[in-house]
Amino acid sequence: MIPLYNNKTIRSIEAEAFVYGDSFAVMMRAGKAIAQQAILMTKNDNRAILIIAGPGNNGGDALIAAASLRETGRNVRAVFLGNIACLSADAKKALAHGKPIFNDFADDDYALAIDGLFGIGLARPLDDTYKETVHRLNALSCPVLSIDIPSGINGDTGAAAGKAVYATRTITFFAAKLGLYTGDGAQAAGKVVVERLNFQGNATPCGFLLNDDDDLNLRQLQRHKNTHKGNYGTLAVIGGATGMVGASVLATRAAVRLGAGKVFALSLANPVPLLDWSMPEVMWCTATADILKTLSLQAGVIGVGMGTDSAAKRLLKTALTLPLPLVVDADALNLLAQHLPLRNLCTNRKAPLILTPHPTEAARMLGSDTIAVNKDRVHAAKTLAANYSACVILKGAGTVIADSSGWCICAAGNPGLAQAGAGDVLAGIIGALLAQTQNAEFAARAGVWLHAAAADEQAAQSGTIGLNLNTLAETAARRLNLYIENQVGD
Ligand SMILES: NC(=O)C1=CN([C@@H]2O[C@H](COP(=O)(O)OP(=O)(O)OC[C@H]3O[C@@H](n4cnc5c(N)ncnc54)[C@H](O)[C@@H]3O)[C@@H](O)[C@H]2O)[C@@H](O)CC1
Ligand SMILES: [K+]
Repeated sequence: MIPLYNNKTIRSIEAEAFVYGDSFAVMMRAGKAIAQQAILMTKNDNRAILIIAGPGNNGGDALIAAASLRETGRNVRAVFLGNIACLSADAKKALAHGKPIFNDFADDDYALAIDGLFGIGLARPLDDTYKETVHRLNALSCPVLSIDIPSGINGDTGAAAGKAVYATRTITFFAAKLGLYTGDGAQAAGKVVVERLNFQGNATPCGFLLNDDDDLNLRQLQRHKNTHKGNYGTLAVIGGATGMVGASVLATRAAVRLGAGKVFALSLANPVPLLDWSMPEVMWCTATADILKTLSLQAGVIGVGMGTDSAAKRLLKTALTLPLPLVVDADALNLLAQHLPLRNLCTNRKAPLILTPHPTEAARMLGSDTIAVNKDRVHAAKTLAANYSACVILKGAGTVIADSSGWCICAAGNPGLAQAGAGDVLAGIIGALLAQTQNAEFAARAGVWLHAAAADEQAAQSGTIGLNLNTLAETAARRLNLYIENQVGD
C-alpha cells in the first residue's frame, strides 16, 4: 500500500526538508526532476516545450525546469502568469533563472506542455483568466505534465475548483497526495510519478492507496484438499424484485465465481424465477423474513434490485437484526436513508456490516447532495462509516473504503464500470468474500480491488466502452487464483 498525505502533512514534510537544507535548493531539485521527466516524455521530439508558471512556488518549480531544459538544448516557451510583486523569494529567484519569459503563448504544436500554474497552495476557485488558460492547455494536442498536482485540483479532496488541468502525467513531490487518486483528481492526474527529492519525511500518512494484489491478504482464500462446500460459507442475495431480477442474477453469479460455498437468491419478484440456467447452482426462492431466519447463513447481500416497498423494508429490518455479516447495497441504502430506526439497527448490531453507496446514495444517507459528497469523498466515506458503525465503500473514480480503523483508496478501476449492473457484481464479489471470511475489512478491500483490477484487465483487452459485466467476476476469480498459485508455488 502506498501511504497518502493531505496538504497539511505534505507541508510538514516540506518544513522538515527545509530544516535540512535551504528551500531554494529543494526547488532546484524539483525543477531538475521535472526537466528529466519532460525529456523522458518527449524523447526525440524536438518541437518546443511549453511551460506555464503560476504565481506560487509551483510556478517556481516550472521556471527552474525551463532553465534546466534550455541547458540541455531544448527549445522552451516559458510563460509566467501572475503578479511578480507577490512572488515568494524562491519563486523570484526561479523567475530570474527561467528567462526569457513571456506572458502568453500560441495554441501551437508543442512536444509537451508543463503545467506549473498551481500546486497545493490553490486556495480558491480559479478566476476566468486562469480558467481560460486551463481550457487552452487542455485543448492542446500534446501530452501534459503537471507539476505536483494538476492545477485546479484540491490536494486534500481530489475535487476540481471549477476547472482543472487534465494531465497525461503528474510528477508529485515528497510523497503521494490523496487528491491525485480520487474524484476529479483520479482522472486529471494521469500517471503519477512520486519524486521524493532525496528526502523521506516522518509525517504520519492520513490514508493508503491500494495498488497491488500484495496489499491484501488474498492468500487466506487458498483452498485445502480436505474441505467441502460448508467450509466456504452460505450466502443469501436478497433483492431481485419484479423487473430487477437481473441485479440478483449478476450478484449471485459473481458470488459463485468468487468462491461462496452455497448461494441463495432470495427474490421479491412475482413469480420468482425457477432457475438461472447459466448458473443452476444458485438456489432461487421467495424472499421472506422467515426464510431469511431459517437459512443457516454465513453472510448476506441485501438491496440489489430490491425496491423500497414495505416487503423490502421488512426484509432489511430482519437482516439487520440477525447476527449476520451483511453487505447493504442499492435500494437497501435508500431505505436506510429514509428510516431512522433502520439506521439505529446498524449502529446497534455486532455482526460485520458493509455499506456500498455510490455518491448519490451516499448523499441521501448524509442528507446532502451528490456535488457535496464529491467535493470531499474521503470525508463523506469517513462520516458514513462513523454514522453507521460500518465499513463504507464510496464508489466512483478512486473508490474510497473507510471504517473505524482508517481509510484507503483503490487505485484500480476505469469508467467501463460506469454502467448499470457493475455495482451488483461488486456486491456479489464482496458477499462471497464475506461468506468465506466474515471479515468486513478484508472482504471490502479485496472485493473492491479484484472487481476494479478485473475491469482494468478487460479494458486492456477491449477498451472501456461496453465492458462485459457477464465475465467480470470470472476475470476477478482468475486473477485471484493466479495470485494464490504464484504465492503458494508448486
Ligand atoms: N519551495 C520549495 O522549495 C518547493 C515548492 N514546491 C512546490 O510549491 C508548491 C506549493 O507552493 P505555494 O504554496 O506557493 O502554492 P502554489 O504554487 O500552489 O500557489 C499559491 C499562490 O497562488 C495564489 N492562489 C491560490 N489560489 C489561487 C487562485 N485560485 N487564483 C489565483 N491565485 C491563487 C496564492 O495566493 C499563492 O500566491 C507545491 O505544489 C510544489 O509544486 C515543492 O516542489 C517542494 C519544493
Ligand atoms: K500544477
